[in-house]
Order: sequence, then C-alpha cells, then structure tokens
Amino acid sequence: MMVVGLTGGIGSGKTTVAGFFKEKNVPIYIADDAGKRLLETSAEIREHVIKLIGEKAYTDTAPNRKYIASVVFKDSEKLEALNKIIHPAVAKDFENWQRKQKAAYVIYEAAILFEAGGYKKCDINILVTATKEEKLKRLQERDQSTISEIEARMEKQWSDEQKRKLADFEIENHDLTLTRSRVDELHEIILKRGKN
Ligand SMILES: CC(C)(COP(=O)(O)OP(=O)(O)OC[C@H]1O[C@@H](n2cnc3c(N)ncnc32)[C@H](O)[C@@H]1O)[C@@H](O)C(=O)NCCC(=O)NCCS
Ligand SMILES: Nc1ncnc2c1ncn2[C@@H]1O[C@H](COP(=O)(O)OP(=O)(O)OP(=O)(O)O)[C@@H](O)[C@H]1O
Repeated sequence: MMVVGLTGGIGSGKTTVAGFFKEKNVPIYIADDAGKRLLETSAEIREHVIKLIGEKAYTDTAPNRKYIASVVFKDSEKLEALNKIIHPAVAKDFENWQRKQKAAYVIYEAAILFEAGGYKKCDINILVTATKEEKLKRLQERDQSTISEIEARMEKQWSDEQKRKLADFEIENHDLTLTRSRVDELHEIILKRGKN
C-alpha cells in the first residue's frame, strides 16, 4: 500500500485538500490530530512536556495548548525538543493505523512533513500552497488569530521554495473548484503509479 504525504504551510489548505481525498474514500491520517490526542492521553509525553516547558503546560490532566504554543513558537530549541517528544510517538501511531487500512493508498497529512523528515517514508509527496495574503486572511477568519501569532508559526516552517524541492506534486490552492479538480487528477495519477 502506498503512502502519500500531504503538507503545506499553516493555512495553505492541507486539511481542506485532505477532505477532497476523503470524499474519494482514501483513508486519511492527520498527524496534527494524532499529536493533539497523544499530548492529551500519553502519561509519558505529559511527563516529558512538563519537564521541558514547566507545570503550566498542563492544567490538571489537559494540555494547555495556548501556553505551550506561546513558549515553543518563540524558542526554536524548545520547539525542537517538543517535536522530539511527540513525533516518534506519532510515527508509531501512524504505523499501527496504516496496518489496519485496506486501500490502494493512504494519505499522511502533516504540517511539517518535510521539516520533520516524514516525507522520506512516503512514496509520493504533495505540497499545498497559497499566497501569504490568502493564508493570513483564512487563519484570521478561522481561528481569530493575530497576524503576529500566525507569522510566529510561519517563521518556524520552511518556505514553499524549500518544500518544492522535495515535493512530487503541488496543489496551488486558490480557487476551491480548481483545487478539487486537481485532487481528482492527482488521485488518478497515484492509482496508476500504484498499478505499475
Ligand atoms: C505547540 C502546540 C501544542 C500548539 O497547539 P495548537 O492547537 O495551537 O496548534 P496546532 O497543533 O493545531 O497546529 C496548528 C498549526 O501550527 C503549526 N505547527 C504545529 N506544530 C508545529 C511545529 N512543530 N513546527 C512548525 N509548525 C507547527 C502547523 O501549521 C499546524 O498546522 C502543537 O502545535 C504541538 O504540539 N506542536 C508540536 C508537535 C507537532 O509538531 N505537531 C504537529 C504534527 S505531529
Ligand atoms: N481555496 C480556499 N479558498 C477559501 N478558503 C479556503 C481555501 N482553502 C482553505 N480555506 C479555508 O482556510 C482555512 C484554512 O484551511 P485548512 O484548515 O485546510 O488549512 P491547513 O493548511 O490545514 O491549516 P493548519 O496548518 O492550520 O492546519 C479553513 O477555514 C478553510 O476552510
């Protein structure tokens, strides 16, 4: 079974594109969601995160995501250490999930697919892009984030130029109708590759 990596900068439309593949009954694994779930449920991760970020990282048993974000997105070392805690657990969780899937291919959607090296385990890698203006507008509408909060995250991610060098395909996600037809096209290409 092939693994297709799907990534893109914050607000580029990764989750939206993953939804279009889901409509074609392609199993979708959202790494961000797995990271969130493990942060909430793994006692081992909780212990490591509190050691790294302090007691305020959790209120009772729930992770304080806003607080953790406020620390790590302005401290590259702490972000890297947090990634080292969460990513291996997500990789194991993905392998268990993938074993249960019955499909020609699955999608592994991850915000930092290239930065964290996950693309090396994928047979094909798709990059979703949009203009900075589009991303800022979408995120302000979706999350009511401030521009500085969004830019703090953008600075911790590679540029589209860097990602393009490692991507097999790009989806320029401007008009949703065109994006949907691009997904249809890539779906056929992926199925053909799987047959060869
Ligand atoms: C710091 C955390 C708690 C902030 O949670 P929050 O709910 O505010 O953000 P969320 O997880 O929904 O991420 C929103 C967006 O932020 C960006 N982002 C998240 N993690 C990272 C990271 N490690 N590096 C760069 N950008 C990131 C991505 O564009 C992501 O789509 C969370 O992002 C986190 O645990 N990140 C580190 C682990 C990780 O890399 N998770 C994502 C893949 S497993
Ligand atoms: N082509 C588009 N036109 C208009 N709005 C869009 C388009 N694509 C996505 N959106 C909207 O922009 C917001 C961000 O899209 P989405 O959540 O898919 O991005 P993402 O890359 O997964 O973001 P994150 O990195 O935060 O997870 C959502 O509210 C989504 O509905």
